Amino acid sequence: MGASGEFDLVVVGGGPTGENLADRAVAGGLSVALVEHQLVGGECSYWACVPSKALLRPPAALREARRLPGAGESVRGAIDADAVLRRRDSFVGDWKDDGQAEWLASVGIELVRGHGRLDGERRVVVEGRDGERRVLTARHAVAVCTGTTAALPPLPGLGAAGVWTSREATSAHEVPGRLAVVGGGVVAVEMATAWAGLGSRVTVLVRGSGLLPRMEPFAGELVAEALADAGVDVRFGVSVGGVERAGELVLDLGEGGELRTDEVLFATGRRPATGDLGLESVGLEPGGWIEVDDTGLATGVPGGWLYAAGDVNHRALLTHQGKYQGRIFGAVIADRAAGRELDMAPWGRSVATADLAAVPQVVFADPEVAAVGLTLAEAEAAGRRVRAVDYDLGNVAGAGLHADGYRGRARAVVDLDRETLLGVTFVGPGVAELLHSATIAVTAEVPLARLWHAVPAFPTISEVWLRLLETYRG
Ligand SMILES: Cc1cc2nc3c(=O)[nH]c(=O)nc-3n(C[C@H](O)[C@H](O)[C@H](O)COP(=O)(O)OP(=O)(O)OC[C@H]3O[C@@H](n4cnc5c(N)ncnc54)[C@H](O)[C@@H]3O)c2cc1C
Ligand SMILES: NC(=O)c1ccc[n+]([C@@H]2O[C@H](COP(=O)([O-])OP(=O)(O)OC[C@H]3O[C@@H](n4cnc5c(N)ncnc54)[C@H](O)[C@@H]3O)[C@@H](O)[C@H]2O)c1
Repeated sequence: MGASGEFDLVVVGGGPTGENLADRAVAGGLSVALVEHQLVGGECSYWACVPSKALLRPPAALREARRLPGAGESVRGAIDADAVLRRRDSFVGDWKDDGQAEWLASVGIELVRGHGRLDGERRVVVEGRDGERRVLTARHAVAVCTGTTAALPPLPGLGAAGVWTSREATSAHEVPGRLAVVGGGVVAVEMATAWAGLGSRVTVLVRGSGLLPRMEPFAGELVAEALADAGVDVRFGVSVGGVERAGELVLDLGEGGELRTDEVLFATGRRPATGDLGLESVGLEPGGWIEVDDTGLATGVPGGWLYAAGDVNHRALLTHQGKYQGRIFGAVIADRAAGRELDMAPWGRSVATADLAAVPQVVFADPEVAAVGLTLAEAEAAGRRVRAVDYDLGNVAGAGLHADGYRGRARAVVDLDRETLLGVTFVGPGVAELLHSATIAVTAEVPLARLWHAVPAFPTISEVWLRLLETYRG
């Protein structure tokens, strides 16, 4: 048994969520140990957000230039995929976390390397790589920030075939000649876009009838059309029944026949990293999501000491929402430890209200999809009296100047009782940076009468705001 230690707070999992939660707790006056068994920075820094966007950006820049007469003529050559992969490698620090570990030390967080497991109330046992065990005791709280891993379907042959998950898809060092992508969610769409842009012949196999099923339907439709225009074979209503590697990979598509490919990515969702976390020692089901209240406290565990933040609590599987929860829950833990009063009213400093009402997300596809808040279907299902206001982005002067043949669409979901916005979706090239305007409008519940005075600059794509308001007013 190695050295043991007592801290005010023990954080298990050093992804973006754990880092932010630990930082806020230290700022609130607590001593904090952070346990990490792989790389500080988590999935996002090394196998998700950062490398995927590094792979997506150069092909996107090339596409943008090619859409502009005068610029397009000078960029007719093939993309330099090796240079793109090298740039990706530099963004992930060659999968080394020295910089992040130094930052932890600089803010006074003690990094404990090893696999953490809960061992009853306020105890975490850490098993180091050398098998050494260290017992950490928390005076006030333990925060589980262990994130997720890829969920693979139980298909015959899958284990032995050497298939890709999001980890291989974001860290591969060669461009496969042929890539099959199973799934129709965000990972499937982004990785199909990235690898097609780098030169792979991509086939997307979607079980359902559309892409991006959790977003406004026109988002998936416009992305599917653009993928097809880029030469990607997108097939709907297809299920993979088995996988076999015989040199190349052979996918059994049932009535859809066989598909031969060099690699296959299963982008079929995520599962919580709680299977080997000692959850049974605190009365929770191993392998499940950890349900929490709006202050981050695990609802299924008595005593008020166990928190869960980020992907693992299943509120919103996005880095920025995990960091937001980390900031709020870290401060809550420090406030509770010091006996300070909490501010629990909706949008108060101690509750993660935005998780429920205003989650922004950008899908870095071609076209980009940027959305915040509720879709029309979600708002209707929640019983709100709403109206969807749609506008064709191609008719906005700034969009036409941005790219020839600009195609895109915007939708605002208006709460008719309050005349505020419940959700906004933009689809089109270059809309990602528009999203925060919508996030502010939804979060601050800005009345449409006041938005009328928020004048977008001419000729920017933001003039879509004016067009949406004009369409609403009639
Ligand atoms: C391909 C891909 C692209 C994505 N792109 C985006 C994007 O562009 N924008 C966005 O907002 N989100 C994106 N996401 C989602 C994003 O990656 C997650 O929401 C985010 O990483 C969650 O952060 P987290 O800190 O909660 O968990 P993680 O990042 O998963 O970190 C958890 C950490 O805990 C550690 N850990 C787990 N169990 C233990 C244990 N028992 N002991 C010690 N350590 C442990 C892990 O090693 C890891 O470092 C993407 C996801 C994927 C798969
Ligand atoms: N840019 C971003 O913000 C970004 C990028 C990537 C991922 N993420 C986040 O990461 C999370 C995970 O993304 P994801 O795309 O892996 O999951 P997802 O849940 O969004 O999509 C999974 C897809 O796989 C399909 N599927 C599930 N099982 C299947 C099976 N057996 N056969 C065929 N299809 C199957 C589902 O129907 C769904 O369409 C998401 O919540 C997403 O928001 C965000």
